[in-house]
Amino acid sequence: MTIPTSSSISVAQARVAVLGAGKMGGILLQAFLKQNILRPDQIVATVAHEDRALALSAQWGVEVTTDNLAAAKQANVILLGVKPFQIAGLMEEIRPALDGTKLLVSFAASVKTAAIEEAAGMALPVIRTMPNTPSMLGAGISALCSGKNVLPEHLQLASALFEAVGRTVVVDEKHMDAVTGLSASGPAYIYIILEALAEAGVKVGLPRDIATLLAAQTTLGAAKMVLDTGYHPALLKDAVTTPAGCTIDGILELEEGGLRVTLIKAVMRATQRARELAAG
Ligand SMILES: NC(=O)C1=CN([C@@H]2O[C@H](COP(=O)(O)OP(=O)(O)OC[C@H]3O[C@@H](n4cnc5c(N)ncnc54)[C@H](O)[C@@H]3O)[C@@H](O)[C@H]2O)C=CC1
Ligand SMILES: O=C(O)[C@@H]1CCC=N1
Repeated sequence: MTIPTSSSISVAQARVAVLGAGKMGGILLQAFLKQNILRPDQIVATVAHEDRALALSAQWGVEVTTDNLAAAKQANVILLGVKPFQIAGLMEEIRPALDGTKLLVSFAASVKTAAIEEAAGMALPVIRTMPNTPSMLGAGISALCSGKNVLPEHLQLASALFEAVGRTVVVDEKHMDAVTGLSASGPAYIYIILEALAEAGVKVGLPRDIATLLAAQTTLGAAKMVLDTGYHPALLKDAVTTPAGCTIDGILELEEGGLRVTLIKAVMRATQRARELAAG
């Protein structure tokens, strides 16, 4: 079967292999299907174990295998979704399927486009992305950056896939580890904040389900205010904070507790770790 090369295809003609369809790959794959960006016959996925492949194939309604090489052979867009330290081994496995026309899109943290190009042993387009788990609901954000052989058409194709699961930003590759520490790890920080706010609600007497709803919808609403109004968060905070009111007392506690410094340090630490991950 001849398959169109990645620089000449539209999303409708893409044959996508998701190699390493774990938590993030599975979320992307299911979101591509749910958002009708890809049909089931356009997707093949791989996982490490045969029994899991069978179960996921039945669950997702797409071909799932443990054979990375066979999956890569039938695809013109290959998503690399294994753990960062496994990328080199995966590239070794699929190298015979690569011919310089296939588009590689890695969403592994830490691994540079140059490392993937080198492992491929040929000039081929490599795009690095960093999505996050809210992609499951079409509410993700993915940053994309291009390797040296990427044409505008390749970036357009990859952007179209990731726009289907949320917003996208194109960044210089030097920012990818910072993106990882902020928006890819970020949902975990927000869940902790949400959980803590809900606990706080319980402490001041609210039923847990109501406290969780209040915390989650408040987080969603505040984020939407920042995104939709374009106002600086400080301005929006000031509008909540009545002089001598109650909010300023809450803010005093947050500042004393060092919330800002803690969050800054969290992103710094995660970014630092993202710089190291590819080494294993
Ligand atoms: N979980 C997240 O929120 C995000 C994860 N990532 C990146 O996604 C990648 C995967 O992370 P997770 O999905 O969290 O981990 P995971 O462990 O859920 O997924 C890894 C998948 O790779 C499969 N796998 C392992 N060896 C394989 C092999 N040789 N051939 C085929 N499949 C193989 C496993 O079966 C598993 O399904 C990582 O590189 C991570 O940096 C990127 C952004 C966000
Ligand atoms: O924790 C991790 O390493 C992955 C990458 C960013 C989010 N999860």
